[in-house]
Amino acid sequence: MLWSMTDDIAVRAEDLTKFYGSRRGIEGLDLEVRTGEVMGFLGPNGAGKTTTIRLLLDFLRPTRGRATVLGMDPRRDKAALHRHIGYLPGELAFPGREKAADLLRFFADSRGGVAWQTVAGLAERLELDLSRPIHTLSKGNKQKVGLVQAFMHSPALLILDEPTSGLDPLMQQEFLTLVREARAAGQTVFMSSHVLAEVQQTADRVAIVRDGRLAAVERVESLGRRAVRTVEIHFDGTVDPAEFGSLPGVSDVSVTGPVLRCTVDGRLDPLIKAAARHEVIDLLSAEPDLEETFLSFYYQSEGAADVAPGA
Ligand SMILES: Nc1ncnc2c1ncn2[C@@H]1O[C@H](COP(=O)(O)OP(=O)(O)OP(=O)(O)O)[C@@H](O)[C@H]1O
Repeated sequence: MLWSMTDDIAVRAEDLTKFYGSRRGIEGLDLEVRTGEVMGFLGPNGAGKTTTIRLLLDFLRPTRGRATVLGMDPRRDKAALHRHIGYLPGELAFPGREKAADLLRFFADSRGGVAWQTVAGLAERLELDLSRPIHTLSKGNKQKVGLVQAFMHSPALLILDEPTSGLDPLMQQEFLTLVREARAAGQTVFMSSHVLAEVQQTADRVAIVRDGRLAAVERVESLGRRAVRTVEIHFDGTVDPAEFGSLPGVSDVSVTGPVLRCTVDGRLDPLIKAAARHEVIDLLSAEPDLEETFLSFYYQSEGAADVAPGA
């Protein structure tokens, strides 16, 4: 094998580009996923995440540029490469009426004989009933079948497209534990998501794409520090927006009757202290909004030649 787990880079994209006719899927992607790291691949719907993943696996051919995955050319070494990858597609289409156990046994055999104990153990952790025919399973349970087949052979590289979609919160946590365990075992994980929170819990770094272009590559810690929230404060009377507009981190202040709405980038403290000069009835703070986080990255990286790929 060309690649070993001691090699530094598990995935390298260079000017990776795919156009569907004149429509941009992804353009000019330069990205490195380091061996042993968990990289989140974040972006809103249509940003180019699935296109990128399909290019890495040679399910699509690039219009321009190239990818190297586990030291291999996905096009030339497709079969060898796929043996070392655990892949969860974004859209799962399982054929036939067979039971989950039968399908997973097929996958286990085709991967050189994965011990059934391993498969059963994963299914149990994800609370997947293996005796059910696949076509009777809910979306979330089908997703679990997809996860079991991706993880079962402890692949060097896991490429997961929207892995938590359809999973309930408890199972999302179990999935995140599986990712942490994979990382601890030295496996590399590249997972797409449009949910910032789940990526924040597990990833070392995130790559953010929007409109088919890489907007930023950041360590997760710095992403959290820049989290943007929308805050709504209900007072017992009207307040003057001018009191709030120049506070550090506070922007987009609007006042409608007794309700003040604004956006806060970073700590809430200055806003809370200013609000406390009045009678506060209620305060609502919305979860950091991914789109707003994107926008803050977007504006920060605008004008810069591109984003620091080694962030
Ligand atoms: N087969 C296709 N034919 C034409 N356009 C496509 C095709 N697949 C994707 N696109 C377009 O390419 C762009 C990127 O799509 P892609 O599916 O890669 O985004 P995504 O980030 O994975 O989004 P989602 O989270 O919705 O899956 C979108 O504008 C999409 O409409």
